[in-house]
Amino acid sequence: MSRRDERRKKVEDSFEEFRLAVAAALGNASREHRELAEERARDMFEVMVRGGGIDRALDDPLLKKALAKEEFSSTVAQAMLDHVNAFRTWSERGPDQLSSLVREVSPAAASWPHESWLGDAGNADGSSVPELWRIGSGVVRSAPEQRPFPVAVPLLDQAHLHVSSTPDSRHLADGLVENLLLRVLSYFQPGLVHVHVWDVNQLTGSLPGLYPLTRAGLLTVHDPSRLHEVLDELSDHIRRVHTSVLVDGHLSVRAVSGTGRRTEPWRIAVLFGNRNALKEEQQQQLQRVARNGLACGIVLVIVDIPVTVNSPIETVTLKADQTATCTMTGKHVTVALDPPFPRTLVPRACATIAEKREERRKRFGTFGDLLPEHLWMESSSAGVVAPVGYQDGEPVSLGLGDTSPHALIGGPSGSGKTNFLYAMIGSLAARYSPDELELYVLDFKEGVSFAQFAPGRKDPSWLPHARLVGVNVNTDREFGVALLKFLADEMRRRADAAKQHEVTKLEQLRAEDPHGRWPRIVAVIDEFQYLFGERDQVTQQATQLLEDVARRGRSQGIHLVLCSQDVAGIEGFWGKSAIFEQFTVRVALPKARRVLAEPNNDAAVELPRWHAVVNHESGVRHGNEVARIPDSTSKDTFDFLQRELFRRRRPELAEPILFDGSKVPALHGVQDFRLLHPGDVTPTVLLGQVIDVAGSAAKVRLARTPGRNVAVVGSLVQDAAAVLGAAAISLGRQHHPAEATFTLCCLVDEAEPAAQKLAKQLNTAGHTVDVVRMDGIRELLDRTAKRLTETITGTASAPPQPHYLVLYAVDAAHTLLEQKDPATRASGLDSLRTVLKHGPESRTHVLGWWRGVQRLKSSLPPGVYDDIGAWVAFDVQGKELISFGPEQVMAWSPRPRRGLYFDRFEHSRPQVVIPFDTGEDIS
Ligand SMILES: Nc1ncnc2c1ncn2[C@@H]1O[C@H](COP(=O)(O)OP(=O)(O)OP(=O)(O)O)[C@@H](O)[C@H]1O
Repeated sequence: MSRRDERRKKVEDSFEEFRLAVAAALGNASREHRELAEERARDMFEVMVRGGGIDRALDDPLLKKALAKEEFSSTVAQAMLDHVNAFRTWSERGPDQLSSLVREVSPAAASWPHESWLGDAGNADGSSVPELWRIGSGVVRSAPEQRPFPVAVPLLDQAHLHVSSTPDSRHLADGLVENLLLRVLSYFQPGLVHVHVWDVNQLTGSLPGLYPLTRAGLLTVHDPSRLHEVLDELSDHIRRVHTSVLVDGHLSVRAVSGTGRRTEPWRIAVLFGNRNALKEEQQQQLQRVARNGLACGIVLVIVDIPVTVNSPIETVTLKADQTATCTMTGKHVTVALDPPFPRTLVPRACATIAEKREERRKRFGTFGDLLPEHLWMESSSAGVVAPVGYQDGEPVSLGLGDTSPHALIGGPSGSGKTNFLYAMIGSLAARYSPDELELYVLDFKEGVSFAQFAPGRKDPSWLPHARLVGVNVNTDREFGVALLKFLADEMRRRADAAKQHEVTKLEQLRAEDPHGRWPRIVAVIDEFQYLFGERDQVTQQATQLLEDVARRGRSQGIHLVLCSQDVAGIEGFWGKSAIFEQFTVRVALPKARRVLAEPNNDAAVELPRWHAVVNHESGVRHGNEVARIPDSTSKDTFDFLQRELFRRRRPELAEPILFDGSKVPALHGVQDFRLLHPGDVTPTVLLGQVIDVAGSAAKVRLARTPGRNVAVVGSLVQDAAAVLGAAAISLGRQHHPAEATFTLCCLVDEAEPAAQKLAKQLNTAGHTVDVVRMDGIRELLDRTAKRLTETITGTASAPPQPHYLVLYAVDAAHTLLEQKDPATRASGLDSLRTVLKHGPESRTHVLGWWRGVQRLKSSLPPGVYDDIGAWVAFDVQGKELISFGPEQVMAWSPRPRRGLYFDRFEHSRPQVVIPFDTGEDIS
């Protein structure tokens, strides 16, 4: 081979080598490319399959071919495996768990098949409420195994329901609503659930199976053109619940009822629309009802009305393919709604519910039914509320709190006011312990209406909440003023305490001072028009105090309940709008006038016997609730409860103060008397009982200063003897035997028995008593005057000892005392004046009775009356007393067994006193 050929071959070989190398490289690249493309296709397939879900991919016709390919088989297998694994926990446990959950929270009609309950009326009293209500069954479509589970939605107190459907699935919506309503209606006692239906399209026709409920008032079908009326009614209801049921600070009816019987029925309002939006105004009103309704027991079921509401709401969306989804289970669960309950059974079931409801309605709600299962469990922190009667078998409550502070009750005589008060007081007293609620009750009319609350001879029990019981107050209008004054003082005390804790209301004060005792106070004044009976100072004072307490009592937990046969004529009351505006709670008994907002609200006119209109909206018509009031005054009603409450009271609780205007108070029963004991330097005389809340005595301190004598002025021996007797006996109690001298001067025969009795009583207590009559008076006064003169001139041999001259009818001796001693030219009158003038400094005090003002004046130096520092006047006109007291005495008009009392040293204004019964002895 030539060299040339050799070179050529080399070149060719090299090319061949190169070609082979390129070919190999290209072959490799192409294989890799293919492999990559395949891998990528598998990845994309996997993404597609997993992204949409293997379950869907298997059903997807577009993917059918790809799924069959050999190269994707492992991807499909893996995805299926992963799918099964991902759902393993759910598949194994999910449906069962949900089934048992629904079984647990949705008992009986709330979820069970209709065969077990439809046709029976429920007996649940609302103390516990199913949390969920069954609507159908659901499956998780994407799960490898489609095991159905029950689907249930929250409803009462928890959420509204919004259902939207298509024209093809609307019938399902109707069925859903009907089933749901039947479940709820059949679960509870008939009457606890009321249904309102409004359908934009039809006057009648929606939910026809439920129509038998109408006759029992459980179903109201509203006019299609009057949605606003339905919404108004629901809004009114919300308002009423807020003012009458949620008064004690609870946020919802459910919270008020606690674990007890539901006091307020649920109202389910079903609104059927046509997928068009509501008018703006109605939309807003609906939103308001939705927002505030749940707390007040209102549930909205809104079908095919586009709404947005700012409150819990469940949504069920029905599709044209007859399946549904709901917010409770989310979009991945397909819900198959339960089929409608059998057509024939539904009306029958509703008829049974209606019948039972009628039975309940006619049931006689007794006083016992007003009482809670457990006594004294409620807190009055934000108010008090208690049922007082029944409307259609359901309780009607009365509440007093910050929003409804005071109540005005009216009804003519015999209409049942007293009975109503007993129902109210009993119902309250059973719920709130005496630490939560105190009662002050006052009855102006004659009779024993409130005497039951205080210990009596026949029934020694008393109502532990009662702190003050005033009966037969009658003409002692001052007692009404005293009560109002006490309340005003207590109000200020509470306001001061609140201020110290930097709060303003009782509720806050109780939170800040949890160990303090701050009960709510309810003060009941029956026949309160007596307070305003005359145009005088008492009326003026009563008006002022009432205005003060009415306006400011609410925040300090002080509530007034004023009752009257006829409030219409009480000028002093109605003339002051600031007062009566505060009386937002009105109770009108049959034929009551003016209690409700007339002329538009005449509900009381037609009211049957033993019924009352209870209104928490200042008497305007929409606040009316008509209640039948149970008999609460017969034997074994209130008295029975009181004995039970009495048994439960704390042993140290004091019994209520009883003021009985028809009774003479016993000196020995008065706390002020019991507290007297020997040893006080300045003795105190008790003259009678003043008209105050504490039942205090009228006291005069016999200090050793001028003027410390007591005069009783009046013509009747009985009144005078009672005052002088009480004064002397109370003095006797403050001296050891023989320490003081009592000289009784009986100057008229008619006083003899009283003087004898007093002498005996003082003797029994170990005191020295001299009894002097007309023949000894001159000598007594001369002798006493002489001793006193010696004492003040310093010539007396012994220090002055207490000496009390009790003079009956001093003026009878006037002529005798006027006579002058022929030797000294001094008269007995001079001696009397010396005793009055200088006695007190030397522990000699006169307790004297004069039978008239003029006669008293005659015993004193002309125009100088200072030596009588304290007096009690009986049948004497006020204007006669002006020389002895302040201007206010002018207003005094005498009345039987009542005196006007004034102590120049202690008082700025006179007080009314009731003379004591001094009893037979003082031991
Ligand atoms: N709800 C009731 N059920 C049965 N009896 C009642 C009822 N309410 C009142 N009574 C009876 O009617 C009578 C009069 O009632 P009550 O004393 O309460 O009326 P009142 O309006 O207070 O009358 P007055 O002002 O004359 O005292 C009483 O005998 C009472 O027992």
